[in-house]
Amino acid sequence: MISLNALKFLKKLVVGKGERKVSALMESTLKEMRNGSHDNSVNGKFGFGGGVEDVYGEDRATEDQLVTPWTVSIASGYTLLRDPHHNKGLAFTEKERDAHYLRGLLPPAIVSQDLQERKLMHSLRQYDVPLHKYIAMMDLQERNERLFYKLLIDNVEELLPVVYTPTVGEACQKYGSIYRRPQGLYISLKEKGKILEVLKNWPEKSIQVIVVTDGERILGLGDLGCQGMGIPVGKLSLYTALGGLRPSACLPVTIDVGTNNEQLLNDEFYIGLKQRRARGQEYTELLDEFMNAVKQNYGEKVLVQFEDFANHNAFELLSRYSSSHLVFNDDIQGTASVVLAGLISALKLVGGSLADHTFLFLGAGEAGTGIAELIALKISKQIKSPVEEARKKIWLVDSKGLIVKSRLGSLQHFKKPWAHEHEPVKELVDAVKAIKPTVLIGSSGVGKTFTKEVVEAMASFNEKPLILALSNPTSQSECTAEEAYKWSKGRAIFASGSPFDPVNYEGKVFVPGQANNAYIFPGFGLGLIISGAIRVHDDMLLAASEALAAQVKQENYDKGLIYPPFSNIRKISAHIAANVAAKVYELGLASHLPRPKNLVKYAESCMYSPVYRSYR
Ligand SMILES: O=C([O-])CC(=O)C(=O)O
Ligand SMILES: [Mg+2]
Repeated sequence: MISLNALKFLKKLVVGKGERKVSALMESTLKEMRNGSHDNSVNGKFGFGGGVEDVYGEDRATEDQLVTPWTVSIASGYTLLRDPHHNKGLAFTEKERDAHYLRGLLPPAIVSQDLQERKLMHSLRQYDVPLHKYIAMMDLQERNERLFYKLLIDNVEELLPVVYTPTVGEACQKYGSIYRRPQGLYISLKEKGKILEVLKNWPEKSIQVIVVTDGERILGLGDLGCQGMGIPVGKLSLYTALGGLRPSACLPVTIDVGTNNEQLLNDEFYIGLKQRRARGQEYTELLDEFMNAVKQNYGEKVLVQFEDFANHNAFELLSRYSSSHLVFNDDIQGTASVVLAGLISALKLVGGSLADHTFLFLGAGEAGTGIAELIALKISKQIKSPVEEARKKIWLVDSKGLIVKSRLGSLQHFKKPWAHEHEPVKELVDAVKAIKPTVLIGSSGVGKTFTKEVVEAMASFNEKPLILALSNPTSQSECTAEEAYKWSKGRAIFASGSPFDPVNYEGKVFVPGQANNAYIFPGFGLGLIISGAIRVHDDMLLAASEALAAQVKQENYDKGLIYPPFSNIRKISAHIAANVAAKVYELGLASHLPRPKNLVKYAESCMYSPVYRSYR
C-alpha cells in the first residue's frame, strides 16, 4: 500500500504548480486506499494532528477532497498568499519563499508569529467601536486563519466580546452592509431539492460539526433572517479556539426561509430572501431535506448544533432528529448545562444542596424550560425521586405571569410541566414576593426586567440572592452587574449571559461571572467527537456541568465568581470533553473504540494548534 506522504509527493509531480485536474492515476490509488487499510485519519487522530507539512497537505488534501467533482487547486506563489488556510504573511521563511515562488511578492522582513500577534493586537486596540474590531477580526480570519486563532486563543478574554456576544449581535443586525465573503453555506428555499449538491459545493469535506440557524431568534434581538449567519460563524470560531476543533472541520449554515422582519424586508442591503417566513410543510420539508443530506454527505457522526431558532421550531427540531441524528440545541441544552454548572458551583457560597433551593425564572422559552428541566433532572437523581417531584421546586413566569395550573388549557406544550398549583400572579415582582425564590433566573430575551424592586425583594429574604441575567446581548440583559450589586447592597451573587466589567461597590471589587453556553458547547462537542458519539443523551449534559463546576477554584469564589475565568478555557474544555466522552462510553453510544485510558490527556492531544507549520 502506498503511504500518504508518497501519495502527496506523487500529487505534487502530477499536479505541478498550476490548477489541473487530479489524474486518473491518483484517483485509482485513492480508491485503493479507501478500499484498503487506510483509515481516513489523514492527519493523525481524527484529523487533528500536527507537525511539519508540505503546503499541499495539512488538513485540506484529504482523499475525499481529491475526488470532488470540481478542480482541486494547489496554492503556490501569489495564490498561496491569498489562501487563508496556508498564508503566513511575513512569517514565511527564506527557504519557504524560495520553494513556494514567493520571492518578490513579500517585503524582505521576516517576522515571527508572535510579533505578528503583537502588531495586530496593538492595531485592534486603536479601534474604539466594537464593530470595527469585529470587522478587523473577520478580515484577519479571511487573510490568515492561523494568526486569527492564535490571537483569539492567546487573548480570549479580550477578544471573546469582539468575535462573539455582544458584538456579534450588532454584526448580524448590520450583516448586509458589512458582508464581504461567504463564511458559511446559505441554504434557501431556492435550493430546495438540491441541498445535497449545495453541501458538495463547500470546499471542505471532512466536516465534524455544523452549527445551523434559521435566523428567527438571534440572541435576544429577534428575527434577523439570513443575517443570522454571524451566529454560526461566531460559534464555530469558538469551537476551534475554545474547544480545539480543526477550522476545516467546522461548517456554518444558515437556512433562509424568509424573514418577518419588516425593516429587513425593506432594506436594500438585505442579503436574504425578500419574503415572509415559510411555515408548516414547506419549512419542514426543507429542514428534512437538509438533515438527510447532512447524514448522506458526512455520515452519522457529524454533530449538528441548532442555534437561535424560535421556540416553536427549536423544540420540534430537537425532538424530531434526536433519535436519528447526532443533534444538540445550544440554547436549550448548552445554556441549561452552563447554568446548572453555575448553580452547583454557587452552592459553595450559598450553602445547601440543589434540592434545598427554590428557583424562579422570568422567561419560559427554550433557555428557561431547558435549564429548568436539567435542574429538575439533577435534583431527581440526588433525592432519588421522580422528576415530577423535583419540578415542584421550580417556578416559571412568562409574558402572561406566573405559570399556574389554571392556565394549563392555553399553555404551549413545553410550559405545561411547570404549571403548579397557585393563584394567578401577573407581575414578576409579585411572583418573587409570593414564591420567595433563592435563585432568580432571567431568560426572556427582554432587557431591564429585573428592576430595583425585584432585586430588593430578592435581597429582603436571601442573605446571598443568586441572580442570573442570561439574556443577550448586553442591551437585553435583565439587569446590569452594577445594578445587581448596588440594589442588593453588595450581597448578590451575579452572573450574566453577556460580559460585564468588574464593579467597585463601596470599596469592594465584585467580578461578575459570564453564564454563557460558550463554556459548554466547545468542550461538549469535542467530547462527542473524540468518542465518536452517535447520539446525545441528557446525562452527557450533566457530565459537562459537573466538569465545569469542578474547575472553579477558591480564588474565583473569593471574588464572587461562580465560573472559572475564560483564560483557562482550553484546559476547561478538555475536562468537559473528557467527562462527556466518559459518559458516551459508559452509555454504550461511542463508536471510537477502544476507549482511551486518560481521556483528559487524549482530549488535549486532539486539540488544534494555531502555531504555523513549516512548509517543505
Ligand atoms: O450566543 C450567545 O451568547 C448565547 C446564546 O446562545 C444565545 O443568547 O442565544
Ligand atoms: Mg444561541
